Amino acid sequence: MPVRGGRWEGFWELRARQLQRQLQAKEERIFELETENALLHLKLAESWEVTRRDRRAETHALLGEQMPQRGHSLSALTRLCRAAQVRTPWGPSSLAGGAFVFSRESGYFLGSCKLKQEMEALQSSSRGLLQSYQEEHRDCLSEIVQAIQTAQLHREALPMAWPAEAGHLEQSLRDVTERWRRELQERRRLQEALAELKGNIRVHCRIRPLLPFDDEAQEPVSQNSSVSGGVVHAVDDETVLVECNRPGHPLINKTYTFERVYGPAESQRAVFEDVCPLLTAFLDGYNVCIMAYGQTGSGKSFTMLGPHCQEEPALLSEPRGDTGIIPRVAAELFRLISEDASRSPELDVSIVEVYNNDIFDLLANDSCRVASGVKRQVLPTQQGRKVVCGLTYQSVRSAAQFLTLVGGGLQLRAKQPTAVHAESSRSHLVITVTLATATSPRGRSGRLSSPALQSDRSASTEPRRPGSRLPATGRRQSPPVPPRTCGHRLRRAAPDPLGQVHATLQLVDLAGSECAGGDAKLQVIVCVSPGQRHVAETLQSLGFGARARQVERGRPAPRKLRSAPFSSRESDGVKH
Ligand SMILES: Nc1ncnc2c1ncn2[C@@H]1O[C@H](COP(=O)(O)OP(=O)(O)OP(=O)(O)O)[C@@H](O)[C@H]1O
Repeated sequence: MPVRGGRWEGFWELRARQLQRQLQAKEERIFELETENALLHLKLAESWEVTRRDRRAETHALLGEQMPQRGHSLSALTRLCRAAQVRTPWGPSSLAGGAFVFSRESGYFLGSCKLKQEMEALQSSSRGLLQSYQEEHRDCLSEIVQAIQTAQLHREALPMAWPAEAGHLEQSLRDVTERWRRELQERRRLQEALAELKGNIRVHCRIRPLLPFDDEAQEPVSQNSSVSGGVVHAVDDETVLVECNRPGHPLINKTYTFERVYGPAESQRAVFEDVCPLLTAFLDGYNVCIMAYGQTGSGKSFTMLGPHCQEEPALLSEPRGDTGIIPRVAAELFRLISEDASRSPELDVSIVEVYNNDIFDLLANDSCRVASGVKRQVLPTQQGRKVVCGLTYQSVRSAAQFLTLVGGGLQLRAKQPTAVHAESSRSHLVITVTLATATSPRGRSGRLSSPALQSDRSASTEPRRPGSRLPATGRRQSPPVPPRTCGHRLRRAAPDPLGQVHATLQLVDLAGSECAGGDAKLQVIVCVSPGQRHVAETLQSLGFGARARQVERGRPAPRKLRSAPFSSRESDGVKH
């Protein structure tokens, strides 16, 4: 058995192909047996018909042979009877005595002895005929009965053999399918392990369903608009096919492979289930980034947040069918935390919008203490990194709190109808959750904002970015822990280096390259539209995803709590 990465892949692909061939052979065998069964039924019906016809012909022939003899016997008998009725001059007693009889036809007197012999001969001949007729009839009947019995046996034997064979085939089909499924799982696990070792970016691809607006700008291909435009297909759960052979369009036939491909019918839940393990990694201290990438209208916001409502995406702390990744992450994070009391981490949230190359802090209040999306500066640090200065962090203790913050931030996010859809978000949204394990109540109280924070708040009087919505007044009132800002975090008293971890989780909608530079576990969900109209952008997005998969960044490491207060905040900021 192969022992290393590349050979594993080849081996499992070969094995999967073998199993598929076996599966096909079994299916062909079932088909052959069914055909054979149908032919046997036909033959049976034919032989019935032939037997019936033969027997009828034989009987007719027999009767035809016997008729003249019977006629002959009857006329002889008639003659005899008439002769017997003739009265002799010596009276009837002479007949009774058996001496002579007079034959009217012949006009002669016949000797009684001869007549008796003739009669006996006739009687015995007719008895013989009757007997042979009966025997023939009996033989014929028994042959017919035998033929019927044989046919019945055939009929009974066939269905008895067929279900047994079909059952056997079904069982082996089930076995093969199960083996194939297990091997597929194993292959995926090995691929995951390989990606983990190499530090590859995991790239998933999601093809959204065709929607009414997909056909708006399309030339009419068919009357039925719901099936007119699909050129992007999920071949299986790892392969995307872009296939276009329409007249007037360039010929395209390209496949792309990703860690996971979601077809148009796949649910939000299925997408989230593949994200879920990253949350455990985050709580274990790994930096994690989950981002949606793709052209406008391809389903990034739907994937990350859920469907658009009147004002904002539905952000419910109890996930529903269409709920996107971010609300599900909120619910799952706090569920995991509640399951393990020993962890009791502290979570802070920042929400940043990148719009026209400007950065807006969507949790900051302006000078009137109204949340309005305050512009922030990006500054280089001594270590050569860039951080967003003055960014607001809000402590959260429940999914509901988290989602209230996200909902508020989304209200400030720039939106503008595009040629594709009316609810297009025109900016990058980066939600960062920072995790630090709690040490003690004293440790926690030590995290309250410093006097420097106040000066930082005064820095939030910068202008709102153009295009933002009206401020949502009363959006946040006296948060449980006052917001903290980068560069002003208090040093913790003697953190326990064994138990404490410090990590960030970034959830990014409409991402560019903001998050692909660090040692995080990265999951990119490439969203694509299935329509012909978007095929150029789709190819571009799939190409981006394929290239991202090739990036090897080394194995990500869990983060230990750092003692230097400023450097720890650096990793929390949005990098450019
Ligand atoms: N998987 C899906 N199932 C059903 N509807 C979807 C799906 N993906 C996207 N949509 C719908 O398609 C439309 C566009 O999706 P969405 O707003 O998520 O696109 P986007 O990529 O975020 O666009 P933009 O970049 O312009 O904001 C929305 O009406 C959304 O509800």
